[in-house]
Formats: sequence, structure tokens, C-alpha cells
Amino acid sequence: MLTVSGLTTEFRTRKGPVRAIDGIGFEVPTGVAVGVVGETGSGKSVTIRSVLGLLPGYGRVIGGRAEFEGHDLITASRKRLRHVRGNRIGFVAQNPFGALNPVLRIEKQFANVVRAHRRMGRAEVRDLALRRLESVQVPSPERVLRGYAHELSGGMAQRVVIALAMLHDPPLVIADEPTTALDVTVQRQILDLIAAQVAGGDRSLLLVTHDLGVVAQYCARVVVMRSGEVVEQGAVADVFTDPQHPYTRKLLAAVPPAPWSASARVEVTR
Ligand SMILES: Nc1ncnc2c1ncn2[C@@H]1O[C@H](COP(=O)(O)OP(=O)(O)OP(=O)(O)O)[C@@H](O)[C@H]1O
Repeated sequence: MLTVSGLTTEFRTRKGPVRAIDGIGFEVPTGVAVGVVGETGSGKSVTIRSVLGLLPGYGRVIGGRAEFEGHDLITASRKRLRHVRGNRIGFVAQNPFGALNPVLRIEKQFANVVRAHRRMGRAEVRDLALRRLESVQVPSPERVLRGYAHELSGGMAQRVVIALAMLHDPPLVIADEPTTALDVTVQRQILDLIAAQVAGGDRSLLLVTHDLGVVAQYCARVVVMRSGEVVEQGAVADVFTDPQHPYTRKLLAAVPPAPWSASARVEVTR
């Protein structure tokens, strides 16, 4: 579905160019959920933004490829990238309020995303928007369509963003820490929703997270990043039970034991 190879991105800074990711490669196979993990600053977001053509002006991909549906996204024209984003790849960012336009009614935002890719009348747009909002369990979707982003809770706003990302039924969904900005009580609900949207079909998911528990629960494959490089990747079952790289072992050792595990009981009773 997506094959990234040799991807290298730099940022222009006052002290000269800074290499944020350096020759990374991984694959997202069709119908598979792939988790990208690594500590803060390891290059997870830069990877996603490089692939989607969403780097800020002072960031530049200086090498590598990202093959998707027979095209290299890195050298693709702006027009092609606009077609791919939203239509063939659904993107869910960290902060839903950054992704939604504060001054447009939600219905208008659905209309804009629809019309960027297809011709559709107002009633048809509304119908599609309602269906997508229902599929992410937004209560009173008619009222949500009439309202603005600031009237929504963080969890509801992220549901709207997911509904927008799913609007055109994209075969690949990319989510960059989709629950970081949300209350802990709704984090699992949002991850469950994303997982449900991609489950049981040919749809693939690339999920960036720093939470290895999330990868264990939702992903079949994992890519481990450190300092702009991929240090290890493979099936979650293999990497988590038999990590090859010392950094992966360190990350796994840093995960607190589940409260029901034997080692945690020892801690509690001591
Ligand atoms: N806007 C920027 N300007 C300059 N350098 C940047 C910028 N954004 C990222 N970088 C560089 O790229 C590196 C990787 O950043 P990135 O945001 O991809 O990390 P991350 O793994 O997503 O971290 P986090 O989990 O905190 O989101 C940073 O360490 C930094 O050196």
C-alpha cells in the first residue's frame, strides 16, 4: 500500500541544516495496521509530514521515495498530492481543533472536503456527512453539522476529524498521535473508533504513537524510530517478545507492568 525508502528530511535553521530523518524505510502492507513508535524527537511526525507533503516551508525532503498507488508522493505535483490527501489517504492529526476551521460551520467543512474531490449537491453532501458522523458515533449529528468546532468537546471534535478523514473511503489512514490532545477518558474510545474504521477489510493504518501498549493492542506491525532512523521493525508479536535492538529493549523495559501482572503485585505488597 505504502512503501517508504531512503527518506531523508532536513530543516533549515540559523545554525545550518538539521537532519530530522535520515534514510528511513518501512512498508505499510494492504489491510495491515502499522505502529510507529519512538521517543519525543525521534522523527515520527516529520516522517508522516514528509510523506503527505505537509512540511513547513523551511523543511525539505532531500532524498528517498514514498510509493503509493504507483506514484512517488515525494516528487508528486501539488495537484496530485491534494488529490491523494483526503481522497486516497485520510489524515488524523494530534489536535482536532487545529484540523478544524474555527469560523466555518461543520457542515461547510464537510462540503469543502467533498467538493475538493467530487461534484455533489448540498443534500447529497449532507447525507454523506450524516452517515460518516453516525459511523463514528457522534450523537445528534444534525446539530453538530449546524454548529462550530468550539462547541464540541475534544473527543467529539476528533470524531468529526475522523469522519472527515473517512469521507471518501480512503484505502490508507494515517493518524499522528490522534489522542495526545484528548482527555484520558476518551483516548481509548477514539483509538477503538479508528481501529473499527480500518478493521476487517483492505484498509491500512499507519499509527504514530509513543505508547507501546497502543501498538500491542491495535497494530500487527511496528516500526521503531530513534534519532531520525528506523532501528527495528517487524511483526509486533516478534519485536515485542524478542526485540533485537537495545533501544527497543529499553523502550519495552520502560513500559510499566500491567497492574494485574505478577511483578506489579510484588511491588504493591512489598
Ligand atoms: N519545525 C522544526 N524545525 C526544526 N527542526 C525540527 C522541526 N520539527 C522537527 N524538527 C526536528 O526533527 C526531529 C524530529 O521531530 P518530530 O516532531 O518528527 O519527532 P516526533 O518523534 O514526532 O516527536 P513527538 O513524539 O514529540 O511528536 C526533532 O528532533 C527536530 O530535530
